[in-house]
Amino acid sequence: MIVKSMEDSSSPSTSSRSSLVRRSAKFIAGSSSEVTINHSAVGKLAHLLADRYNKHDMSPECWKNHELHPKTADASAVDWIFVIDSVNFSFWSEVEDPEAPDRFMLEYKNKLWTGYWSCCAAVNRALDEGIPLLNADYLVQIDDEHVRYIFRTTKGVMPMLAERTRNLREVGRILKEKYEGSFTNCVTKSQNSSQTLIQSILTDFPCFRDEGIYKNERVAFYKRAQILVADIWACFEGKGLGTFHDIDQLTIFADYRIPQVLNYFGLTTYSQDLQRKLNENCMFKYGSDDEIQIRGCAIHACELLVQELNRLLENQTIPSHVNAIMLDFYLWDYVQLHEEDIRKTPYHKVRCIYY
Ligand SMILES: Nc1nc2c(c(CN[C@H]3C=C[C@H](O)[C@@H]3O)cn2[C@@H]2O[C@H](COP(=O)(O)O)[C@@H](O)[C@H]2O)c(=O)[nH]1
Repeated sequence: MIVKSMEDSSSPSTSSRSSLVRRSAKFIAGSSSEVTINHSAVGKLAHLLADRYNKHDMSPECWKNHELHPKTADASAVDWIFVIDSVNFSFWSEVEDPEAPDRFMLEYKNKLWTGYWSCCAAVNRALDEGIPLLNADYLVQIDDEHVRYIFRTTKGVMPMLAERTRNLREVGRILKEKYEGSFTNCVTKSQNSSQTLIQSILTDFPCFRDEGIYKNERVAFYKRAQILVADIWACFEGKGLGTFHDIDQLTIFADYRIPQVLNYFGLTTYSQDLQRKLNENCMFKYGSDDEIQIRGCAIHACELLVQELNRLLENQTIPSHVNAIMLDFYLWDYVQLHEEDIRKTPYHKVRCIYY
């Protein structure tokens, strides 16, 4: 099978990884049979978001404000973000009910955390206990027993622990081999280009290569590679190690929450067949047509949303501008803040190491 590449044949040297994601999403949305993007809903949500933006509800500062995220923007924060985003995937439970026995949770600093936040809590708890989880010499020899202990829960079990061990060992080995033990060296090598950094991540760290084949074309999503760069940018508030002159090239991060919230707001409609699978809590296969269409259409719908939102903001008395990261963080946080409401909208469940 000859797989044509989505590479920008006109100028391969400038075709950035995020533009490959953008082209993939446009291609998928243009030929999607199971997912429809509702353009009128895009306009409606853009107006709502413009209002939220003007009320300062959509700023990258939200990243640092969360109690579990690093407060000091330094090399250790970069290493923290890199470790988190190496295992930042698949936190969902088969049964959605938070009271269900297997909805894993862990207690940290007198609060119960689940999902992504439980991952952050576990890493912070390990560091509090003196486990050198940010040190490549420790990561390269980490084993399943260490990981079971580090990610131990108060209730239920965090899924895919063996895969998290494998990722941590892999990144530890590569940090030692290529970056003198710290991801900060990879960041400084990128010379303030988000696209150069994403390229280095994809070249050197195989566990970040989130790609697939759709209708005989190679498509890319790069969710964890892009969110890694976005988290560094947000943590440093676009300064110092977080300075990226091309940060606006990033797309949103195609996880399982963004498609859910877009469907909740009516930006996407699913075919009867796909909706049935979602309602029946079916498991989806990473790289299947259904899954690629859900992720690709979510990215493309958000591209349209960012464009429409910026059209509104740029025509205001005091013109303004947002990027895909700010939209993504807002939508993802919206899910967390309105969980009761959004839970009625099912999300696609995939077990994979990419999101
Ligand atoms: N697209 C997108 N996906 C994100 C995040 C985050 C972390 N967000 C914090 C950082 C900055 C923001 O302001 C947020 O405070 C985690 N995830 C993904 O979600 C899934 C976990 O979901 P649940 O099971 O509900 O915890 C899993 O795939 C994880 O990789 C994000 O921001 N965007």
